[in-house]
Amino acid sequence: MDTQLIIGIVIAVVLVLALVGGGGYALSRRRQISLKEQPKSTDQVTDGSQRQVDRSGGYQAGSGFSFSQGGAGSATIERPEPVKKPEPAVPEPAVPEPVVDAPSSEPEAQTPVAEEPVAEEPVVEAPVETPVVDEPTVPAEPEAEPEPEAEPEPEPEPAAPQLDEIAPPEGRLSRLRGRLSRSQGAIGASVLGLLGAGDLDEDSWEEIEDTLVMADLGTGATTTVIERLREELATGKVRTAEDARAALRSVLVEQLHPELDRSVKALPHADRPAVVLVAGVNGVGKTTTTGKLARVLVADGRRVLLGAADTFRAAAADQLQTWGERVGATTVRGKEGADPASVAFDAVSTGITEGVDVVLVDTAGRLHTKSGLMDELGKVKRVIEKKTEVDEVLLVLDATVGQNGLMQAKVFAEVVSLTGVVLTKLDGTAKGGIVFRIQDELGVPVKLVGLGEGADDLAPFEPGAFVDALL
Ligand SMILES: Nc1nc2c(ncn2[C@@H]2O[C@H](COP(=O)(O)OP(=O)(O)OP(=O)(O)O)[C@@H](O)[C@H]2O)c(=O)[nH]1
Repeated sequence: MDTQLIIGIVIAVVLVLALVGGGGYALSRRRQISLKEQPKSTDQVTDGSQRQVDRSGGYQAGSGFSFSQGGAGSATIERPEPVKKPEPAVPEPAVPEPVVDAPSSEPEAQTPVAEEPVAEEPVVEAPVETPVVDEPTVPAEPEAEPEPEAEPEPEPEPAAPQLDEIAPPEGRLSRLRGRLSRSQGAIGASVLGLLGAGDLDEDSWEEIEDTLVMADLGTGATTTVIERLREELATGKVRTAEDARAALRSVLVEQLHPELDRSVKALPHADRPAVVLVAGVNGVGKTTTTGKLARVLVADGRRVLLGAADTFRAAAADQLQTWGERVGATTVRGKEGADPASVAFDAVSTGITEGVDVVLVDTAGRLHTKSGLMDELGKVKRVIEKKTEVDEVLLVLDATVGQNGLMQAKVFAEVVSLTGVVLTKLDGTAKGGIVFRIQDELGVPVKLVGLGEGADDLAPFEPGAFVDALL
């Protein structure tokens, strides 16, 4: 037993430990991918450089959902002049904050608090644990043949629920058109029936007008649609039912401003992630939408971090975290009752440190009529902006509430400048026409629509496909 033999044993031990460590790392990476394994993963690089991990499962969402970079890098098409908004009602300093330990999600009392976020330890909930690999220690003087390292126990399968393979994002709106059938009855059958009948008398025009108003198009859009239809019919080119359909389609699509930039500003900047803030009143589908969006982004190969800034209800953060675990996104959450602005700040800071591509911040549901809660939302945004720019502020609206959704949108737009609207529950309403009104009255494009509770029931809003579904 000489020195050479001892050195040989030591080298063997070091090699075994290194192999075990490498295997554990590879395993932890694999467990982070909850979507279908792809044949060619871009993280399989040998040069040690950090590259984008492609979790797309073999396809890109690009042609289905449109993502872009916020700020200077975004290619935005000129939007119509937004409705003039009054100055924000809340002055910057001394923003009142609701009592955070209120059990209900609609606390009544508001206590003024300082502007700065409370520095709190964020609770970072990663979807999987990365095994800690200890530095191998070389025994000083091995007495005898060292015991070979025990083979590591095979890792148990991750407990996180596995989702089915994600449905391809391309053409989702067209595939989900059946879900809009209630709206379909409202506009399509009735208006087309009248238009197709040939010469229209004033009663018929009035009936068309009523139908459009009933479908929640709003008076502005309805008047324009009627005027444009009259023009089309006056040309004498509309002779058949098919012509009538084509004319109505083109007028409705025109009213939906297909030129608006509907890309979601979720692509990272050179040195920092994109930040998307999700807001809305209670129960409209904010968390579900955040989860569905994370799913599409992960499928597009993006590293996503979720910020659970709904601290009123622990269940809300749990719900978001579950989405995170399902799609392979880390969740940053605070303690129940923590300052939501602080949690949002921590989430964005963690996202920057970890070099993720996008941070999606889910906020608590708040009634637009509660000024304290609206102030709190303003504070969440301002506090994030101390760290980085907020690229996208998505307002989630429940399409089934019709008119009231518009009221909500106007108040939210005053507090946080909205950049896009997500219209959920379009599968459960005959009022699909609300899309026209929201855009007309807010000047903010509807970017996404929710057409069901399923994980893949989120679709990019496409005016042409939407109108086709209505007719
Ligand atoms: N039918 C239908 N249901 C939806 C849609 N989007 C969300 N939901 C359902 O709406 C309910 C509320 O969704 P959440 O995501 O919890 O709503 P939230 O806005 O986060 O709720 P709070 O945090 O309590 O304010 C859930 O049952 C969802 O499954 C949709 O597009 N269609």
